Amino acid sequence: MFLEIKSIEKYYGTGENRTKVLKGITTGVEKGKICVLLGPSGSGKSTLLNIIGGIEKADGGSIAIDGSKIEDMNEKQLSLYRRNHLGYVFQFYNLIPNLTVKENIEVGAFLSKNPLDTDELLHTLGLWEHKDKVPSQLSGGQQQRTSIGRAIVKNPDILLCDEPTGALDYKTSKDILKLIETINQKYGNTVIIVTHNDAIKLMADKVIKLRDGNIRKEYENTEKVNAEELDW
Ligand SMILES: Nc1ncnc2c1ncn2[C@@H]1O[C@H](COP(=O)(O)OP(=O)(O)OP(=O)(O)O)[C@@H](O)[C@H]1O
Repeated sequence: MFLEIKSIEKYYGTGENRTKVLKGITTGVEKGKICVLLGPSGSGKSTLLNIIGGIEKADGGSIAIDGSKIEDMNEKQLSLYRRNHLGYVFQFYNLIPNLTVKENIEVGAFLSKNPLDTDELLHTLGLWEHKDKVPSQLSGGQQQRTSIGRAIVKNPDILLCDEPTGALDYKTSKDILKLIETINQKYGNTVIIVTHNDAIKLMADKVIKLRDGNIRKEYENTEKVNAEELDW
């Protein structure tokens, strides 16, 4: 298994307020697959994504990516690991306001040992004609395309997406999901999408549903559909 998640536990708070928000999550994702992580608000989706991404530390259990265990890494190794292997896309795009689209993407390229060609990527992202604009001159969808570009230009093994369409309207959300699908097919990155939107599960190879810090249900999707066909 490319991404192995074993008995992950996480607590927040101290003393009386100490709460267990992940209660022993064990699962995995094969290389190059799209995995959708669903569950009600507060079920632990973002916490799990952040632990996979090395942004937060688990209090128990282990995460291994292609055999490398995150918990065995020191801060420096972890930072290199994040830089070389992970791309992150957030609901709110976190672009640098005074850099152009192309420059924002180049920030990601600069951090990588083995970046994709930025000009080719700008075409794939549908941003070629907007490459010299700054974020305030872009629509929400174009800003999210830019943030996907910044994450993917490093050609990461895993693309982690936390509510990537949470701030977008229906049509733009579908365009972004189609883009994520295109990128997965073209570059073969493993993709994990955290979402509230149940319809997105249909484009996944694997679906994991969390409730109250546990896996309620998980399955391989044998009848996966193209993002184009999603409706909600
Ligand atoms: N930094 C923190 N300190 C304390 N509690 C936290 C922290 N981050 C998250 N929590 C709590 O942990 C639980 C899981 O949160 P998490 O954000 O992972 O859920 P989620 O499923 O992603 O929710 P949402 O869909 O609303 O984003 C929630 O009860 C939340 O209040």
